Amino acid sequence: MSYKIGLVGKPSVGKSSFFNAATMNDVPEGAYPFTTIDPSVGEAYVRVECAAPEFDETCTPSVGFCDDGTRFVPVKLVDVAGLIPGAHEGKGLGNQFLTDLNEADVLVHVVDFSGETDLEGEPTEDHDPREDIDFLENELDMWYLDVLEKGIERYRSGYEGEEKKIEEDLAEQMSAFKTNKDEIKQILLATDAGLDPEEWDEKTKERVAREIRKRTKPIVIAANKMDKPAAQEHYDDVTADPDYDHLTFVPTSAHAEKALKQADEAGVVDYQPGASAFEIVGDPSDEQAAGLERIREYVEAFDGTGVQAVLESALFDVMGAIAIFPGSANGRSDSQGVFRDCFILPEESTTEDFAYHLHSDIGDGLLHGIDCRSNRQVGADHELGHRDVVEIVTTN
Ligand SMILES: Nc1nc2c(ncn2[C@@H]2O[C@H](COP(=O)(O)OP(=O)(O)OP(=O)(O)O)[C@@H](O)[C@H]2O)c(=O)[nH]1
Repeated sequence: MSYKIGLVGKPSVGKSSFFNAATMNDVPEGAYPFTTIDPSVGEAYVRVECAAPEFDETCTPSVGFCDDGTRFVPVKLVDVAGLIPGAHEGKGLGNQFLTDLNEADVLVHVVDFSGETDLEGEPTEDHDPREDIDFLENELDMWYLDVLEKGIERYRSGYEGEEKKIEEDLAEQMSAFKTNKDEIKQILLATDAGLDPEEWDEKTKERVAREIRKRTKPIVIAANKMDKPAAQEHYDDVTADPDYDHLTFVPTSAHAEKALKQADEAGVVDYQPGASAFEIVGDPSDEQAAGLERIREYVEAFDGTGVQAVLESALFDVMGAIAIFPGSANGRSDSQGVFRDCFILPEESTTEDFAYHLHSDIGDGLLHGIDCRSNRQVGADHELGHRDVVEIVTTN
């Protein structure tokens, strides 16, 4: 499987700038609401420290690239359009919006922390970013509630006399959310809802829907436009508010990331995406030089523009995903190259999961794995760690 990160946000918060900066694709953008019409899928990258140098090798990546020991591993970034009030009821761009959302493993919610865009994406002053965060969460929760109600209907329409289990009907109804009956049962018990939906009142249903949504559609907030003076105060307020403890916040300046990538492409600076420093190598105009100076101050203060950091936070911190390098215990090269691959696997993946990820035949024929750093054998159910280098030994 390949991970999909969904990018959401109301108009004019900098979603197109973020998408472009992260993918360098050409998506229309502008300071006008609703210039983003179609959902787009682009290739973004997450950084992983390359394992090759530890083995005195130089890697030859089959996908993505490696820059000075930092591997850039591709992930899909889906620009989800149509975040408008009432989206869950299928208004406007709503249905496509929900379909795109369904496919996203994790969401990056781009929020304008400068407070200069209102809920509709129009210019304003001192808008509280919490309104945007609440709006998206409520929108998602209402959608989950609709699906929950359908699951309850399914439970009710089961045959008389047949043993009914609400967690099974809900899991069936919610299969698109990548959940299962065990997880649902756990949530029903943890939220004190119990296992009899006939006893659930509206509040209970809302609580259950919200909890399932939180577990299956985690959100990371890209606190964007942090380069603007008013943003820091909003950031401090929101991150200190205990009502938002369940969310992860990463300060970003999509604007700065895009400017640096463009300057890099034009040969004016040498910039590695995500880095907290860059070097001026070309001959910028006075205006460009002043702009780059402001960006330098920003990236030094915030340890980078945050665009790479928020994608990596979504995948590695929030999803708990791990990067695995397929290795070979007696030399890391094969006929096609050295350390060609770096796979992103779900949290708690085992040697066996990795073998099946490579190919079903490899999974079927798995004997054991070898941890290439220690040269030790690891069993099929051994849990792998981030940046492990693993050889799979099979019967064939
Ligand atoms: N200062 C600052 N401005 C930004 C940043 N990101 C985007 N902007 C500006 O905000 C405005 C809106 O940015 P877009 O990327 O077009 O916003 P969008 O959310 O995609 O909006 P739509 O295309 O209308 O959906 C543009 O003028 C950008 O230059 C940022 O990090 N800092």
